[in-house]
Amino acid sequence: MTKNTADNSNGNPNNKDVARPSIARRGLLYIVSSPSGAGKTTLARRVLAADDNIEMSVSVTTRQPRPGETDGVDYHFVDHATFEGMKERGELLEWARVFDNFYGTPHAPVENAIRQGKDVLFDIDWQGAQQLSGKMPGDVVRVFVLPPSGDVLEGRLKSRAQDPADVVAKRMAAASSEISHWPEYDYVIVNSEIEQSTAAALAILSAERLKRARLLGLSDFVRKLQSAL
Ligand SMILES: Nc1ncnc2c1ncn2[C@@H]1O[C@H](COP(=O)(O)OP(=O)(O)OP(=O)(O)O)[C@@H](O)[C@H]1O
Ligand SMILES: Nc1nc2c(ncn2[C@@H]2O[C@H](COP(=O)(O)O)[C@@H](O)[C@H]2O)c(=O)[nH]1
Repeated sequence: MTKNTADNSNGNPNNKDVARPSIARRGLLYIVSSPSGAGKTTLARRVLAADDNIEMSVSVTTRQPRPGETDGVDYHFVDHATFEGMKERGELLEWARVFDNFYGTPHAPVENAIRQGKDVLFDIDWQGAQQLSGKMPGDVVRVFVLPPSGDVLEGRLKSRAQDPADVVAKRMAAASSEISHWPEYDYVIVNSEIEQSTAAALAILSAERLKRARLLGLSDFVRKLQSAL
């Protein structure tokens, strides 16, 4: 996986950025999952708005667009035959059937983003998280979002007012089974106040970017540092 590089010092020892040299690092795959309605899309949007070095993976789906959803922005809305074709040609990094529809992550945009040194944010379910974890175990950061209570979850699904009652009922019925996957994640955020949840999601991102294993340029940096001592 490619790396992020930026020399903050401009070779000038008086530049205060010298105190925080940028070290080449591996891009990361930031996965957010939750039972439907817990708030992961809301959270993902806020992370994207707050941080320029992470971009969204736009999934393909056979689901019908909701009011206000835009093709190519929220999802690539495709028919079943198109989805099957993408699967067969190996164009999907992962895919799953969720609530009677198919969803998948196009491979190419993820590769392009990573090549440009960007991190990638995924709003995908536990099946997708398992597949990405199997393929790129060192690169994934997995966050599971929980609602503060079942009543709040139902209230959020209803107040979103974008799904018919039978769809809301189906999603509520699946919530417990989806929540059972929480131990497969690195972090859990209980999404009560969105401001606090956003701060937690951004803190996780900052800390994960600093992980020693992701800092490809660290050995070189330390060698140079030592030789200058
Ligand atoms: N912390 C919060 N407090 C109050 N309302 C919230 C909070 N987080 C999200 N919501 C609201 O709850 C509803 C569901 O949120 P969202 O669509 O982000 O859920 P989701 O987990 O992405 O659901 P899905 O899996 O179905 O796409 C939205 O109307 C959103 O504005
Ligand atoms: N495994 C994948 N799951 C995905 C993908 N894109 C979305 N999802 C998950 O589907 C459900 C339902 O989403 P909705 O937009 O219809 O409410 C939700 O849990 C998403 O996280 C994907 O590419 N792969």
